[in-house]
Amino acid sequence: MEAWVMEENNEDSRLPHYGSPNKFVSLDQLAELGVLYWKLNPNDYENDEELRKIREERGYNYMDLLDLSPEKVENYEEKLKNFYTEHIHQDEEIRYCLEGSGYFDVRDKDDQWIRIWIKAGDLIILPAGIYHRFTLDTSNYVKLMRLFMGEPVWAAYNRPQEDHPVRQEYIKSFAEKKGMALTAH
Ligand SMILES: CSCCC(=O)C(=O)O
Ligand SMILES: [Fe+2]
Repeated sequence: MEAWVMEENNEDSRLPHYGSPNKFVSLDQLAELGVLYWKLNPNDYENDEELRKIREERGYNYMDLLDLSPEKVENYEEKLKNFYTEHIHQDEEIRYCLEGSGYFDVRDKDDQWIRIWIKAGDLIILPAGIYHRFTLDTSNYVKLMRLFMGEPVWAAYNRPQEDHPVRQEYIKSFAEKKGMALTAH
């Protein structure tokens, strides 16, 4: 996994959009946005003890696999277009890359896009209420595991969603963190 501040220009979304100089983003910086990350072994995911523990601790009883290729997905182009439309969800978005690669873009506190490049073995959790989107990279293929707590809800709410309670909760979580940092000093 690698993450950086995305350079916004008119180039193909499947290109990396590195800055010049490129500004990499650390796991700590991602954690400040509520984005969590694990590196796992994707080869034997059905028997992976580490994955089992994460699922158990976080209550992810639902699981399915999404093979993003034109042959395996109905309305492939339309789905990709929707994935790349900036949106939020009322729940966390949990994705585990088993094969291939792709870019999750998330908005940081200054509303800049942070591009997160996930490859086989990368599991990421985007918090409820974070603006995000997804695109394939130039390899044009990804196989993802989707996890969820309870019955899955995939509904996406496209930006703007400033009045959505989940968005407001997410924004509030920063204010709280900041307050904690201030009292710690
Ligand atoms: C291809 S999974 C990532 C796309 C997304 O943001 C979503 O499914 O809501
Ligand atoms: Fe999403």
